[in-house]
Amino acid sequence: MMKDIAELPLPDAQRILIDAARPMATEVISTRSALGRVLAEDIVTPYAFPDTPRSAVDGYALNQVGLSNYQIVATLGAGQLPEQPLHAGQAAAVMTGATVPQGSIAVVRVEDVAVDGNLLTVQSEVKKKENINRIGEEMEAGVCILQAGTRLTPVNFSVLCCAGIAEVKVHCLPRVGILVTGDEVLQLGQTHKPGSVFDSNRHFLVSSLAQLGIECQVLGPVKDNEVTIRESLEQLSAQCDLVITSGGVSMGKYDFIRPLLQSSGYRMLVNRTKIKPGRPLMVASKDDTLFFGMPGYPTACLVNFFYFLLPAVKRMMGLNDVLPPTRKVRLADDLKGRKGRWDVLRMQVKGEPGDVLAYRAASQLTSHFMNMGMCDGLVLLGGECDGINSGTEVDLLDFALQF
Ligand SMILES: Nc1nc2c(c(=O)[nH]1)N[C@H]1C(S)=C(S)[C@@H](COP(=O)(O)OP(=O)(O)OC[C@H]3O[C@@H](n4cnc5c(N)ncnc54)[C@H](O)[C@@H]3O)O[C@H]1N2
Ligand code: MOO
Repeated sequence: MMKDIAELPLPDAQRILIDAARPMATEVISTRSALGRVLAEDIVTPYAFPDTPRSAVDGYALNQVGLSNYQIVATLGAGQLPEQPLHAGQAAAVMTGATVPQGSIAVVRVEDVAVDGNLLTVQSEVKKKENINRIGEEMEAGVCILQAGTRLTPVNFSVLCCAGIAEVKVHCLPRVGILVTGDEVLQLGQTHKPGSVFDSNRHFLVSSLAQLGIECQVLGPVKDNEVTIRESLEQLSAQCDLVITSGGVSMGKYDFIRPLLQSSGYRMLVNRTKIKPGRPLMVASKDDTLFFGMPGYPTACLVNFFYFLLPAVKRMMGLNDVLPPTRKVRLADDLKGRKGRWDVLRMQVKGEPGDVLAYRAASQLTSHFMNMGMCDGLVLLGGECDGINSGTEVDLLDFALQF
């Protein structure tokens, strides 16, 4: 039987979890399938950009400036390599992105010339180096363009593609198992029964993790039966890097998760936190599997997800920045909390960029969840804080910034 650990302050619990959630092993995969994955290596430019001197416009590369007439000796499209250098008085028609011939000193735009057969007349002043992108102008070879620990978004993914990098070393995605518990928990589509609840935690967790590219194996809802829960946990632990349960972590007669883990050789990392909602969260580890016991109340599950589970998952994925991102908002209402506790309040945000006001949702009860649908994020009142006055600027954990 394991020793009970006291309720932890939020920052302590976060630190323990981030330490315990080790980054997954790495694999080399095709860049084509790497969108959303986290780089396990720095990416450097394989050659200089550009690797040949290129024209920035559709125009004429000139061997010297200051003449009014030139002889056109070649026409070059992008991708074509010039066969001959330009000599005095010569010009080459070049398209945007084309490699300019050796000896080119500037490119004049088609709009600024007149052409008669092979005779080019320049009608504007041309400056040396104008409209030529020199070799290595953007970047030399071997320069870091993306750092290890970066998640590949469409923007930086396309940078990788631009550099022609066809394979990348990334962290493997964690295999995640979810066990939903509760006699009263119905699956979506079943007929409502008085006294029952529909399973929302499963869908919240599965859809949230899907935003990170993670597919979950889900068991349940299973009955609050010790044998069934033990067998389901064993099955998931054998196959997963991360096991998440929903429900059954408080003090009731049917709350089997905590005693079950305590008697099954799990190492307790967090056994309750000083957070409201979400206090009964328990986190444990066994071999290489991390275990999160989430409270059944959807609000408590959501809060624990954003402050604890998501940072741990991000760390397993290999991300550098794992704590919840926030943005500044101004409070429209007074907020109250209790000293010694980390109170999490759900907020609705309105207003223009630059003057965003955050309104406290009327109900903050853990047992209420429906108003979350109209909320935009969470505000945290730290351990020593028992309230914040309206008008104060605070950090909002904006749901939209988390994935
Ligand atoms: N005597 C005590 N009672 C409670 C304590 C305590 O310390 N002493 N802690 C309270 C706190 S805080 C919380 S939070 C809840 C957590 O309870 P459990 O994790 O054991 O969750 P359940 O009892 O299984 O369910 C609570 C509530 O949520 C509904 N539920 C469960 N699963 C789902 C689901 N998948 N989707 C939607 N809703 C779900 C369930 O029907 C219950 O209504 O305990 C307090 N009690
Ligand atoms: O900590 Mo529980 O989630 O308050 O109700």
